[in-house]
Amino acid sequence: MNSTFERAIAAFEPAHWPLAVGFSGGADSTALLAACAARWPGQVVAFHVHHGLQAAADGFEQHCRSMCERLGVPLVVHRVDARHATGESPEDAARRARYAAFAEMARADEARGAIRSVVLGHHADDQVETLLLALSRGAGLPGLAAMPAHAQRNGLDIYRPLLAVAGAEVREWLAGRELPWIEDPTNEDARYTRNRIRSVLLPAVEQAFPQFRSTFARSVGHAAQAQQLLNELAAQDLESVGSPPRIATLQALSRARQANVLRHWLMRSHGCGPSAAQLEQLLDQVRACTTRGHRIHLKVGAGFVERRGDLLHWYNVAPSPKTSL
Ligand SMILES: Nc1ncnc2c1ncn2[C@@H]1O[C@H](COP(=O)(O)OP(=O)(O)OP(=O)(O)O)[C@@H](O)[C@H]1O
Repeated sequence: MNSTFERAIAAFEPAHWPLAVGFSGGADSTALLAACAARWPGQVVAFHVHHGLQAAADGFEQHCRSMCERLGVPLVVHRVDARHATGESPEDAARRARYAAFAEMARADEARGAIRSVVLGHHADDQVETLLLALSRGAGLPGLAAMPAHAQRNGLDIYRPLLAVAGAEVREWLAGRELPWIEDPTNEDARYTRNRIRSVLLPAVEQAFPQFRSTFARSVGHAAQAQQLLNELAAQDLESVGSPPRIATLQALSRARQANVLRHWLMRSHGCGPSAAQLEQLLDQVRACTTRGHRIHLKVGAGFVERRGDLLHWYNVAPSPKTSL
């Protein structure tokens, strides 16, 4: 009988060809690359992002090169430097740089035919770690929705076909094929919360709830569905509130709906994710805005939200203090 891993690969149907596999050289993306290359010979490309973050990065690239030669898969390598990103964790900076690099590689590799689909090796354990990490940070619904199996990002379709497959099953499949992989030493580093979740929490959760992968996945699915409804409501509300938002129209909405539409406006129009505290402050200011003279000038994300007449504006640099009210 086919393993869960094989069934997941068999059920995976990307919308566009050729297909790029995000290939770190780790166990999961090695299995994913080998399985995709076997299922769709000649139609798979490997994308490797050289993070330059650790001394071993050159060795990772070299490993990916020899693995791709062995599998007969073309490899595209892109170097990024995520070290200078400020105000975010090293993992978040590396992830952001990685998605931008995928878009660059897809553009640069047009000779092969436009690449619009990238597939990643995240599996069920990664999903549970993401959910627990979100809970540990007090995340709201967007965080609890964890990673989607399919999403669009930077103009690419991003797929995660292994989200229902346990990490151990991926490694089992790989071990049976004598395909080597690299172990990233930072995966063992207990300074990273995600690694502590993996080594300490997951074994305990498994003991308490043996079915946790599928039950947590159901919760993630409920959160994702509810988040989708909130996004749809926010898009509707933004139509009536306007972009930039009109304060009086905002005030006619409930506080929860104001929060939803403002978060949506800041994210969609400016790529700016407000913290919960910043959003609460902004809502207080919107409520207090009953007179023409009430000034709003708040740090939100990497910029500022400011009142200009009847509207709210967002700037990514400090606006001039001579704002007319
Ligand atoms: N440097 C990279 N270059 C290309 N793709 C990457 C890179 N790092 C991660 N990915 C993609 O993102 C997925 C999840 O990343 P994560 O950091 O959890 O994996 P990893 O432990 O580095 O490697 P793996 O998941 O392959 O064991 C990988 O399976 C892979 O598809």
